[in-house]
Parts: sequence; C-alpha cells; structure tokens
Amino acid sequence: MSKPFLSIERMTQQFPDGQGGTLTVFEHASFGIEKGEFVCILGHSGCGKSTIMNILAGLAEPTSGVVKMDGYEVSGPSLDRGVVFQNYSLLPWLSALRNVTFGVKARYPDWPRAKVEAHAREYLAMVGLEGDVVHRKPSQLSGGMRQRVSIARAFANHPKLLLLDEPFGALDALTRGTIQEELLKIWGGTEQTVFMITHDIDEAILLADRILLMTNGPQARVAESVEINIPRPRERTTIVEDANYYAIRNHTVQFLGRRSKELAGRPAEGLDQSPATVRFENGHAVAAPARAEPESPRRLRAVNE
Ligand SMILES: Nc1ncnc2c1ncn2[C@@H]1O[C@H](COP(=O)(O)OP(=O)(O)OP(=O)(O)O)[C@@H](O)[C@H]1O
Repeated sequence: MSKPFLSIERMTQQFPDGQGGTLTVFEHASFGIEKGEFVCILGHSGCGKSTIMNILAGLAEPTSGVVKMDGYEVSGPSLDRGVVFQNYSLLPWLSALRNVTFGVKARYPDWPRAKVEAHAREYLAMVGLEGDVVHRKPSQLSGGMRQRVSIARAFANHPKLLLLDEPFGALDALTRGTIQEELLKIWGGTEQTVFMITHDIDEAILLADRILLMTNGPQARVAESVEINIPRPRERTTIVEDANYYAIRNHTVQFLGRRSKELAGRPAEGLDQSPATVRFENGHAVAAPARAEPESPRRLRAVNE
C-alpha cells in the first residue's frame, strides 16, 4: 500500500506536568492523510488537538516520532504549510490587502507587483471582500471579515497543506455558515489538503471527507476515522436527507459523549495505534477496508453500533 501524502508515524508528545512529573498527551499516534483530502479532528478540550496541529505546522517538535509530507520529514515552518488560527493572527499595521500580498510576495518573489496584487485581490474576492474594504486595517474590520482575510491569505499562498485551528470558533452562526461555504468553494477548486480542528460536529460533517475522533487526555489517541461519504457539493439544508447523515452524526455524538471517556488512557491492542476506519452505507455501519496508514498492516474491522 502506498504511503499517504501526510503521514504521522508513531508520534508521542510529553510535557512536564508542573509537579516534577511527565504528562503524556498522546503516545505512538499514527495516521495518514491523502492528497486533496479534507480532514477534521474532534476531541474534548485538552486531548492534544492543538499540539498535533503545532507539530504538523512545524511550530513544535514531538517528543518522538516523525511527520512526513510528500515523503519529506516536517521540521520547522514552511510556506508549503499554511495555518489559520482562531484569533486571525493578521498583521495589525497592514491593510487587508497588504496582509495577503505580504505572504504572496514571499511565496512568489519573482512575480511583478501588479501580479501579486491581482492575485491577492482575487482571493479576497473569493471570500467576499472587494472594493474599498480591502484597504482597511484589521482593527477596522469585523471579526468575520478578519477571519475571511486570514483564509484568503492562507489559500493565496497555495500551501500544499492548510491547517485550520478552529477557524470559525469566534464567529456568529450566520457568518460562520457563509464562510464555511466560501471555504468549501475555494477548496473544491484546488488540490489542497486541509486538516482542521473543530468542536462542531455539524461543521465537520458538512466540510470533511473524514473525521478523526480522539479519546480524552492524558494519553489520548486518535481512535477512529469516520468516513463522510456524503456526495459533494453539500449544502446545510439538504445534507440531512442523505441516508448516512444521522448515522454518522449519532456515531460521533456517542463517541464524544461516552466512548471518548471509556477509551481514555487505554492504548489500542498491540503497538498499532492507528485509527479504526468507520464507514456507513445506507445508514448502517459496514466493515471498512484498510487505509494506507503509515506502518500499519490493517485488518478488516466491523463497527458495532
Ligand atoms: N507547552 C506546554 N507545556 C505543558 N503542557 C502543555 C503544553 N502545551 C499543551 N500542554 C498540555 O497538553 C495537553 C493538550 O493540550 P492541547 O492544547 O493540545 O489540547 P486541545 O485538544 O487543543 O484543547 P482545546 O480543545 O481546549 O484547545 C493539555 O493537558 C495541555 O495542558
């Protein structure tokens, strides 16, 4: 089986627990993400989602294990990996437009100024920011507009991997819905691979190809990989009519409500810590074939609901 585009191999993260001991956030976590996939990760507060994101971004190093993208080990930040955080992280002294051109110039140093600006404006327009508003500084924009700029900035750089850490967490429901749709539109037109943290199950089902479910920390693990085989394009209003929608939703709610606690601190059998694939067909769980997880000859596994 070929290796996935992004492979997380036996990754362990420990921190000092502040009392002279060691906190093991997760141990030997292994999972893979295919090129162009949109993957959401869900888990309770403190299970280690942001820690995983920081490692994938190259902003932190795991205690042990490796992350490989396109066959190369991830070490340090790179323009190949774009990050959008909940708190926007825009440069406050630059206009929306300049926040975007800043990254584009770094990514494409040979491009003439006019091309850089046209490119930045194109991506701002994709998230609904056009006209005079692009000349405003972040403090003169609403929260939703700032988040749009962050998303435009990340996509405009054409990163191979886009890392989104609860990018819509601070937005009202209406704005959130609009930006989710814009995100799907941009992603649909690219080859980009997306890894996103969210606490919102409906958001994950709307956006993702797969949801990774984490058990509670400490010693958390990515226990399941739930396939969202609902056809695209998806819309909030019609997605509920899909035969698998409620099965996927109920499974995820059950996992987060009950099994994430029951499985907490319990390693998987053997050394294979890669997630079990969960698939639904016609509203019922079915045996799912192995995925190309790193270093893991997986067996078939049925899921009991
Ligand atoms: N630099 C650090 N030093 C010590 N402990 C840390 C450090 N960073 C994270 N932790 C601990 O690691 C665990 C996982 O934290 P992390 O922020 O990754 O969780 P999370 O799943 O993203 O949570 P949330 O959903 O609340 O954002 C927590 O117990 C946290 O206290």
